[in-house]
Amino acid sequence: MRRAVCPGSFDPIHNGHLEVIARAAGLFDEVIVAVSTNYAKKYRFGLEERMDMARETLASLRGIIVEPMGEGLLAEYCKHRGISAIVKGLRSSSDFDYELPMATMNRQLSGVETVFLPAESHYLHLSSTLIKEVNALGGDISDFVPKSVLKRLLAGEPPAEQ
Ligand SMILES: O=C(O)c1ccc2[nH]nc(Br)c2c1
Repeated sequence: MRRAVCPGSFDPIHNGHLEVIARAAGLFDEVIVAVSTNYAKKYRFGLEERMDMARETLASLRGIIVEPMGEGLLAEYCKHRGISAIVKGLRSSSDFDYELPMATMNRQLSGVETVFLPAESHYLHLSSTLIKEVNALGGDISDFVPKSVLKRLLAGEPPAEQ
């Protein structure tokens, strides 16, 4: 059984994430979408809601598990969950520059490999942060998130408590 992890805060999950996760699901028997929480960060959506959005939008794919990653090291999480590969989307060379040292560290810490997937060309500009900013200023983000995520963003709930 080849198990991979797609880690992220997914605050919220968007079409760029979904495209990378779908491709990872085609490469591995099981893909864990590990939703992270950093208690020093403020999130638009709480952990449960971020996991709900991931489950809803990935429901049509086989072999996907959505779960919390917790606060520890990703390398430790991978060891504990029997994960052999971390899958990351890359949007730019700066993504690569940021991810490369962590990929090397994770391999040295626990032997887990990192697989980089170039993001789909029409999603190279997407980030959860930019989507939230555009939405907050009244911009149309319907091309960048699934309908269920759009509904939650438009509902305008207050920022999640930590
Ligand atoms: O939404 C983000 O913050 C984010 C970060 C890093 C990313 N790599 N590939 C993709 Br798609 C992607 C999205």
